[in-house]
Order: sequence, then structure tokens, then C-alpha cells
Amino acid sequence: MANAENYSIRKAIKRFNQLVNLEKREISNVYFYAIINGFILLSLPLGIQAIVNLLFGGTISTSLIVLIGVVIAGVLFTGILQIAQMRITERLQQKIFTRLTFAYAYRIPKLNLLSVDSYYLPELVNRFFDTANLQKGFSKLLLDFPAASIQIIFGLTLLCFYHPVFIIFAITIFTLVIIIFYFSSDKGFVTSMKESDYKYDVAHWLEEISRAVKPFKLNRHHELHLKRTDKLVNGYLTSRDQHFSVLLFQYRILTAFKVVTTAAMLILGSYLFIEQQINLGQFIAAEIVIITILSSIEKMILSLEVVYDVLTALEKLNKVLAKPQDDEVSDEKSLAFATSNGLNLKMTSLDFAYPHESLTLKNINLEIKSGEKVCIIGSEGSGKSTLLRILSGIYQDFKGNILYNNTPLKMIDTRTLNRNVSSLLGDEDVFSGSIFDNITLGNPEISFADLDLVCKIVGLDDYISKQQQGYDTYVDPQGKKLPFNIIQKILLARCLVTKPALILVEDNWNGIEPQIRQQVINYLTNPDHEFTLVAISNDETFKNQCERIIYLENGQLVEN
Ligand SMILES: Nc1ncnc2c1ncn2[C@@H]1O[C@H](COP(=O)(O)OP(=O)(O)OP(=O)(O)O)[C@@H](O)[C@H]1O
Repeated sequence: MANAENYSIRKAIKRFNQLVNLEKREISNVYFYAIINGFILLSLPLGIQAIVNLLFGGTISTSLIVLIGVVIAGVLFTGILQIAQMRITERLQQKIFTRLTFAYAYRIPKLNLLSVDSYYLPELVNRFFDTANLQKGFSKLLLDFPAASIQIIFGLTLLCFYHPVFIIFAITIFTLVIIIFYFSSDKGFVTSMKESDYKYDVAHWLEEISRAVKPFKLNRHHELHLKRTDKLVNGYLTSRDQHFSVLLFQYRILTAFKVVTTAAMLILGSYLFIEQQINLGQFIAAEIVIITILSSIEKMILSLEVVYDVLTALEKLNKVLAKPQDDEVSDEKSLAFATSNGLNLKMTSLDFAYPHESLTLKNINLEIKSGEKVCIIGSEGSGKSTLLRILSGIYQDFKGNILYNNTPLKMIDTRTLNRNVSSLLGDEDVFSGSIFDNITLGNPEISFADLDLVCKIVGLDDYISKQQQGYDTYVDPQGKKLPFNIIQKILLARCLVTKPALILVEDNWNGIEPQIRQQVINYLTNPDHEFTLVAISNDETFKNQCERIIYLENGQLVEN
């Protein structure tokens, strides 16, 4: 359901300004061209005014030909400037896409996972699709809005020179429009955000139906998929109606602005012409200026929706980018802990709670010696997986202390931690990519010899040797599924290939053939191997082969 968050157009405008600041140079060029364009466009009526006056003379003079030439050159020059503007906006669109893509790719792995615990991350990342709205809207805003506003301002200013009465008119109308917009646009933004919330809810629901398609397929006559879709679409349409009513109100204001301007200018112009305060040339020129102003107002009306789209897109994109990141340990602070072949592990007064939950782990005090092979057991929900996630460094928001070789976990930088600690957690999965990438995760320190060795240990060598593309075989977790046991072996290989000093494993690889499974257990529990092992397993053999069993109940260690 679309959640009622506090949206404010002022914050969104601030974000828009930040984006504008990033592209200051390009944008100032766009404005520069728009101003010059505005000037030229306005000089055209003046040229036409002069041509009309000359034509009244009844002769074809050199000045007339020169003037016609100047007007034609003006039209050509505005065209050239517009093309230059388009080039800049195209570059801006490319920059926006590149910048946002990298921002997402860079930040997602650094997200503080507890801060997004209440979200389904792939669904949250759908916000990235708003990049397209931002790209299109941003350049449209840059091209149309400044050009339109500059033309309106210039046009009204020029008209003021014809008669001072235009000045009073221009200022009054302009102030009125701005005041009305100031008070109505907050509602316009909030309704646009709600509409967008529903759009993402609808997309999420459709993704859910696709993800769990088989039960939906077999039970489609119950129409749950349609009933829920109906509810969400209703929400979407209601908020869209609300947004449209604000837009309608603002369109009406602009249309009224347009009508009043047309009427006033025509009446005033005609009156001034009849009163002979302006001549026919000036009258025609004034009318051309008025037409330019009106077409600019038209452009603004059409761009209004885009303003909301851009602000909404920015707010949505920021939903992922603004989430808290993990604390990075700076180089000076990072104490590279002495790495032996195993790793000594000590927890003191360790408490942990998920957001808005009571304590999941309570006052854990435990030491695991370097090289020791330990198995944690306990009933469902006792906190075993949570403990492993904390030890792996995934959750940083714990209380108490965790020491690796006497160095606090919070003082160890990610690179060092990654080099020494490896985990296979229960909810890990493969991703679309080659088997090689899935195992090595881009780590250049892993040699082919290491890879081959680990694949033998987990029994993956046979499968890889049968694949035409060997390690380059494509893993597609969503499409043509790999056999489950192959996925489990890939995950195991990923965990072991770095030859870590501490291995944290959750034994959910029951799909693996018994003989290979035993081979892996033997490898992990072999006392001759120097790494430390902390495993979660209910498997009797695995438990018995470990040197020590630790009992966890209700988040607390239980003395055996
Ligand atoms: N991401 C999460 N957000 C909130 N609560 C969670 C989260 N993950 C686990 N919990 C809760 O924390 C408690 C401990 O869960 P945990 O998965 O660590 O237990 P476990 O002993 O590993 O259980 P199991 O054997 O069923 O995997 C449970 O009550 C669980 O509902």
C-alpha cells in the first residue's frame, strides 16, 4: 500500500537545485543560449515593424533589403542556437543516466541493511526507473521553461516601452500567478508522490505475481491477483485524480493569464493605435510580441506536469540513495589485525536487535580459539543466523564487542575483513553472470589453481568439465534454472575459494549428494586445517565432527 510519508516540495526543489549545481556549466550555457535566443526572437518583431514602416514608403530601398536580410539571419541564428541547446541537453541526459547508474551500483552494496530491513530490496531499487522521467523531464524543463520564462519577461518588458500602462498590467498579472502557484504547488507535489507510490506498488504486485507465478497460475480462478490489482489501481487512480485536479487548477490559472493577456494587449494595443499613440508598425510588432508571450505561456502550461514529474522522480531516486550506508573504517583508523592462518574470535556482552524489535541476541559472551571448529545449534528463531550475519560484518549496529585477533570488528576495514573472513549465509544466492564471476566475485587475488582446488572440494569440477563453456557457463538464477545442488556448490565454492582464516557457514546445502556433502564436512571440520569454523547445522555428522557445540536459545547462550 502506498505509505503516507511526509513529502515536501521545498525539499524536492532543494534536491533539484543540487542536481542543477552539479551540471552548472552545461546549464548556464543553456541559459545563455536561451537569453540570446530571446533577444533575437524579440528583435524580429522590431525588424518586421521597421519593414512595415519602410513598405509604407512604397519603394524598395537598400535598407529594406538589408532589414529583410537581418530578419532572415536572425531566424537562422536562433535555429543554430537551438541546435546547440539540444546538444547540451542530450549530453546532460547521458550524464544523468551515467551518474545515477553508478550512484546506485556503488551504493547498493554499501547500504546499511538494517535500514532497509522493512523493504524488499529489488522492489526498492525499482525507483531507478525514474531515471527516464528525470532525463526527459530535466532537459524539457531546461529547454522549455527558461526559454518560455525569459520570453515572457522580455516580451512584457518590451511592451512596457510602447506604453507605461503595460508595466502595471504585466507586474500585477505576474505577481498574481506566482502567488497562486506558490500556494498550490505543494499539494500538486504531494499528490504526484502518492500517485507514484501507487505506481510502484502496482509494479511490485505484478512482479510478485510473476515471481510466484505457479501458484497463481493454478489458482487463477480465485482471482486474488485481480482483486489486489483492482485495489491498487483504485488507489492509483484516486491519487492521480487528486493530482490532476491540482494540475487542472493551475492550467486554469495559466489559461486565464493567457486570456487576460490577449484581451488586455489587443484592447490596449487597438486603443493606443486609434489614439495614435502608436503607429501601425508598432501595433503589428506589439501583436507579434503578444503572440510570442502567449506561445510561451502555452509552453509553460504543457511543461507544468513535467515540473512535478521531475521533482517526483528526484524524490523517488533518492529513496535508495539517501538510505544510510555502512560506516567505512578510514585508513588511519583501520587496524589491520595480525592474520595468522586461523582467527581468534571473542564476543563480549553482545546485544543485537532488529529495527523496532526487542533484543534478538542478549548478552553473548563467547570465545572461539583460532583454528577451532564450532557448531551452533538451537531451536528455530533462537538467533543463530543473526549471530552469523553479525560476525560476517553484514550488520554493524550491535552493542558490546566483537574482537577478531583482539581487534574490534568495527575497526577492521571491509577489505581486510573480506580477505580473512568468509561466510555462506542461508539467504545467499547466485546472480546472473558466469560461474567464474559467481565464485570469484571479481577478486583478482584468486588464482585458477585455487579455483580448481575448491571446485574439486565441493564437487563442482565434474559439472564444469561437462559444460562447453566451462567456468564461463552462464548462471541465470531467474530463467533456465541450474540444478539446485549446482547452485549450492557454487555458493560453497564462493565461500571457500578465498582461503579465509574464519569460515562462517549456515548448512543449508542438503541438496548436495551425500558423498560430496561428507567430503565438504570433512574439509570444514578437519582439525589439521588452520582456519576457524563457525557453522550452523542440525546434521548429526556435521555436529559430531565439530570440536565444540554451542547452544543458543532465545538469543542467549545456554551452558551445556
Ligand atoms: N531481517 C529481520 N528483520 C527482523 N527480524 C528478523 C530478521 N531476521 C530474523 N528476524 C527475527 O529474529 C529472530 C532470530 O532469527 P534467526 O533467523 O537469527 O534465528 P535462527 O535461529 O537462525 O532460526 P532458523 O533456524 O529458523 O533459521 C526471529 O524471531 C526472526 O523472526
